[in-house]
Amino acid sequence: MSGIEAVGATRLFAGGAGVRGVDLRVEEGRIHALVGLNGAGKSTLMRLLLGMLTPQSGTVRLAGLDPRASGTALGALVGHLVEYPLAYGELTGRANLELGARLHGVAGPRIPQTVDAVLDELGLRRYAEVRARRMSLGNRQRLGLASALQHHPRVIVLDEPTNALDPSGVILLREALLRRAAAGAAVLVSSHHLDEVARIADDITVINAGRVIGGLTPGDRELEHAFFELVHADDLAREEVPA
Ligand SMILES: Nc1ncnc2c1ncn2[C@@H]1O[C@H](COP(=O)(O)OP(=O)(O)OP(=O)(O)O)[C@@H](O)[C@H]1O
Repeated sequence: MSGIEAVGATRLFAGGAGVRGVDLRVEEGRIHALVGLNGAGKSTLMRLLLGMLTPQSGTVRLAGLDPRASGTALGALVGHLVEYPLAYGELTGRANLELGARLHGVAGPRIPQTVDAVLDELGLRRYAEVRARRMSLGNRQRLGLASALQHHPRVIVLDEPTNALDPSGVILLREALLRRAAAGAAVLVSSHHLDEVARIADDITVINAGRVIGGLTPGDRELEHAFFELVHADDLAREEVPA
């Protein structure tokens, strides 16, 4: 399996929250959306997939590799933005991207063209020479996304990537992800915006109380209704049979 895979992935925090027994597959060339209410476990699952957390049981694979055991090999293969966009405040947008490109294994002579291309792709050209700490929240988010996408990774994991983006940022991101998927990347995104998810996703997985409870059809005109039906049915079932 060369995309993204979790099999029985479990990580529970003290108090019982977390994710349990999650099976998830994102094939190459597909955009897969993870949707769920606040606290459902989306970020925890992404952190497990990226090797930022260790599963207590089950396995995760990115591009066929165990993210906890692959060291720097994954840098070139994976792009991610989970939690806050990581940028050095004192460095300009361009310098941050140059550093990111190096960390993601882009060869030195190719770095300038790689950075220029992503500055244009995410509408950041005007901010290339602005220090990150002077950027607006939305432009810092664009910078974090640019850093995650610029090396054209085979695997992309983005936690609520449209956070703080204006409508033009949302469109630029959508186009960038569609291009990456068309070129064969496996893309996993979490989102609260079902209408945005419907525009971009090939597959939608619903997570609730730390478990995968089903999928939605992106073309469904009643997506919101279908989402709440799944969640309410799961909540009711769990009230009857506590975990
Ligand atoms: N380090 C931690 N220690 C204890 N509990 C945690 C920790 N990290 C997350 N949790 C809990 O695990 C559950 C899942 O959190 P997670 O952040 O994965 O949800 P989410 O679906 O991403 O939510 P949101 O949509 O609000 O971002 C929550 O109940 C959260 O409080």
